[in-house]
Amino acid sequence: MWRRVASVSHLFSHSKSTKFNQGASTFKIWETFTSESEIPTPSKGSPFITFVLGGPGSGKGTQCAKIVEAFGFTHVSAGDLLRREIASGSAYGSVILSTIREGKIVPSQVTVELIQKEMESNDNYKFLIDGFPRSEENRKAFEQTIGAEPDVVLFFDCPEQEMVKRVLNRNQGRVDDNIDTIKKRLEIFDELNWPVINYYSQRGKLHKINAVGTVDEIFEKVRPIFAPLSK
Ligand SMILES: Nc1ncnc2c1ncn2[C@@H]1O[C@H](COP(=O)(O)OP(=O)(O)OP(=O)(O)O)[C@@H](O)[C@H]1O
Ligand SMILES: Nc1ccn([C@@H]2O[C@H](COP(=O)(O)O)[C@@H](O)[C@H]2O)c(=O)n1
Ligand SMILES: [Mg+2]
Repeated sequence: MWRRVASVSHLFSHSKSTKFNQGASTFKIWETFTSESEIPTPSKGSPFITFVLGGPGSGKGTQCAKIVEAFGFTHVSAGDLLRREIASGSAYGSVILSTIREGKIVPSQVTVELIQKEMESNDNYKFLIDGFPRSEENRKAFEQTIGAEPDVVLFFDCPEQEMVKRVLNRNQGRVDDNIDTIKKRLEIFDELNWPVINYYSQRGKLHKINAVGTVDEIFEKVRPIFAPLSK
């Protein structure tokens, strides 16, 4: 577990300072990341973080399962953590449930705390953080609490009509898989997620993937991004 070695924020603080706090050399590092074919080399001493973005039903969770299998990441789904919190009967459960039903965003402090706990309790150093950050508030809360930026950001770009079709066919009993909530989730995505996508695009970290096609066809677009990593 990360906790046994050192606190996660300590490890992340280190990675943050090497990426942001070294004056002129920092810019050289970022320039090398602007190429869509390059990703930073992971090291077992610090976490390697991939944020996975995309609208509701764009296929984030489906592709995460493939990435886990091929490249040995640990999948941390923000939505799954929130649903687990509801199921556990925690004090936050009812407010999380009503927020999810309304397709809105749970306060960042709650979600970041759940993500942090999940990462701290895991031995792996390669993390796929799925469905996060959903807003600039999410993004800033992660940076402040964890003290790190992602190494890679995937964005599954999918037409709305296709996302709606997939969500309505999902059949997993989710309280938000109904047409009314999907409409709200799409509105929230447009309003709050695009600024995050643009932020990472400007920093040269964004890998935009056309999420139309079969699961395998889409994964063949994802695979080259992580090809430099060994399992
Ligand atoms: N390429 C694809 N073609 C057709 N169906 C797909 C494809 N990828 C995923 N699906 C299906 O679409 C549904 C939504 O996929 P998934 O749960 O991976 O999306 P998601 O982006 O994680 O959505 P959410 O944000 O709502 O959690 C699932 O039923 C999944 O099996
Ligand atoms: N960062 C996040 C992620 C999710 N939520 C809430 O959970 C719902 C389901 O999320 P999925 O990723 O599983 O689709 C989402 O609509 C939000 O209500 C959140 O608040 N913050
Ligand atoms: Mg999902």
